[in-house]
Amino acid sequence: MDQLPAASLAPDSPQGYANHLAGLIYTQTMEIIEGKATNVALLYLMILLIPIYGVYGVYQYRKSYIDLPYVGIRPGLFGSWKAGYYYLHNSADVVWEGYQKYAREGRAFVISTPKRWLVFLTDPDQIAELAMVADSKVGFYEALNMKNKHNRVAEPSLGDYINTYHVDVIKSQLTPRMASILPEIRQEGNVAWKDTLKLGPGWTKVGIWEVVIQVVSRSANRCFVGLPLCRNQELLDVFRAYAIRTNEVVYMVDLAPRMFQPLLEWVLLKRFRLPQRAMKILKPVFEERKRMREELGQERWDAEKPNDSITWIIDAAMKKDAHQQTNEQMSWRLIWLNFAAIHTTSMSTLHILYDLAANPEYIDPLREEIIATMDQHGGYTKEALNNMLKLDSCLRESQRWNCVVSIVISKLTMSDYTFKSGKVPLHLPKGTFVTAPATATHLSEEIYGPDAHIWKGFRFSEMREKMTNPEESSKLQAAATSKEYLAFSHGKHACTGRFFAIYQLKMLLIYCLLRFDIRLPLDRNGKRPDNRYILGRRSAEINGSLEFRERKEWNELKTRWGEFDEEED
Ligand code: HEM
Repeated sequence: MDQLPAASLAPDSPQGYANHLAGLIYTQTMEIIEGKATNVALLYLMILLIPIYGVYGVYQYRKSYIDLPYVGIRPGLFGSWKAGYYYLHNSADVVWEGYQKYAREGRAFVISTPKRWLVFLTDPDQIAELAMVADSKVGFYEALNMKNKHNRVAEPSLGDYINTYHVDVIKSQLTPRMASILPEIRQEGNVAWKDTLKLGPGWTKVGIWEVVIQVVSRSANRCFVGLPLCRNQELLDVFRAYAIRTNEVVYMVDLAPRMFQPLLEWVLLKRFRLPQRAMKILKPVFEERKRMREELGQERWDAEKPNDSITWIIDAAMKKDAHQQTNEQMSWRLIWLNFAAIHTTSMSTLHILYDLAANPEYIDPLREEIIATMDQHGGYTKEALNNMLKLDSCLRESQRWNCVVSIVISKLTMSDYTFKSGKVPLHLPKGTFVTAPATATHLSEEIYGPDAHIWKGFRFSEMREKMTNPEESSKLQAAATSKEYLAFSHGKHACTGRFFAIYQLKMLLIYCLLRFDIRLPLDRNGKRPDNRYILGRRSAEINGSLEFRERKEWNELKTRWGEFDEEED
């Protein structure tokens, strides 16, 4: 085998050592390629490569350091690793510490996470600017792909600006059709509650997460894939497993050295072939729908097409290139809608149920509002749901307290970027990760007043009831985002499904509150389960329980508006 000439240099100078090392690596690599490597040679190569990789990693990490006040462990010898490890276990505390120190002056601060420095903005004007700035300057999908590897663990076109048409499908098709979609989501939710929650006489203790995720997946998928597929348990399980596993895996993989990432992705995610299993179920449905589209012709198709995401995705894909029109590509959009919609809405449902069970004094006023508003509007119309200010307020308060995504608008500077707004000038070099601390902002006393740390279900409805300007009042709706209310993020990449999510949450809660009494198990002493922190991310306790009891009043209520359609069509 040819030797690198440099390897024969005596290692008596830094350059000599570098050449010597390069020669050794070359020799060992060639032996592996030529199949001559022994286990010892492989071990030797690993021993050589790992420290080099480590030193290179630390060099890269240090090079990207940003000159801003930092919070958490000080960078020193191994500081970045220690700090990163600390962040994994204490992310909420570290971010809160930084926010408390620097938010008053409106200064940004920086935290060391295992893989990169993260700049946190505290000035709401700078947060608004970040939310609105062009992606060509501070990129959204670039950050997502680098951190969460969506383009790699899923499908590359889910992480670009050209083919993410499913995002637009929600904005341009789903949201405008909300009034016609609501009855179906409501019906599916009600049937799913009935099918999933099996109660004995008196109070029954229920592992609530499983119930919630089932009710949310079924009712959302009534709109995404329609009947009967929204009750296909295998499909729902695959959608759910894919979302949960992908969410966990991308965080784990991000912690690993880059060269091991593809292997880890395969071991932890890809080998389960979850998308392929969903595609197998979805393929005949797409085929059938495309055939129907062709047979009907444009005019009849427009008049008669089923009102669900399968139709909207086909219509959108037909304006794209041939690759986007394949069943696989279109199935990816449904997998991704489930990814965005199910876990988030289920978490929010879990939080509000825990919040109401821990604050039971809110339940009767909510029931009174629901009944009075439905009496006034003749049932669960879109207008009735819009007019339930107390229910809306509890949802907004629950998300203020426990937003599902605790840091939002995570972006990456594509070139040096100087903020135009803010009390303190801020310049970020190219390649900086910058984000907004949603949870910390929501707990700010400067913004939400001295009771920011108290769960006040009617905080927003009390404010809205005093307002005379409907436009001002609508800014405090649960689905409205602002630079100070970030549960659905804000700006260009705010959640496009938030209107759908809030209507869905309201309908699930209405059924639950009118039909059941709920309470925390007595041994919780009125305290809701604490949140969990996994790899720096926050989640409601999914192993928690609630107790449910059938209400006597249900017998009268279920026929009062003639539409608690619990039975299948
Ligand atoms: C309560 C439930 C939900 C919460 C809390 C939530 C929260 C969020 C947040 C925080 C983001 C921005 C992510 C970021 O900044 O990195 C987001 C984006 C998104 N959400 Fe939601 N979401 C919810 C429900 C839904 C539903 C039901 C859908 C679909 C119908 C949906 C579709 C999306 C999409 C497509 C995006 C990406 C927007 C883009 O790429 O520009 N979400 N969501």
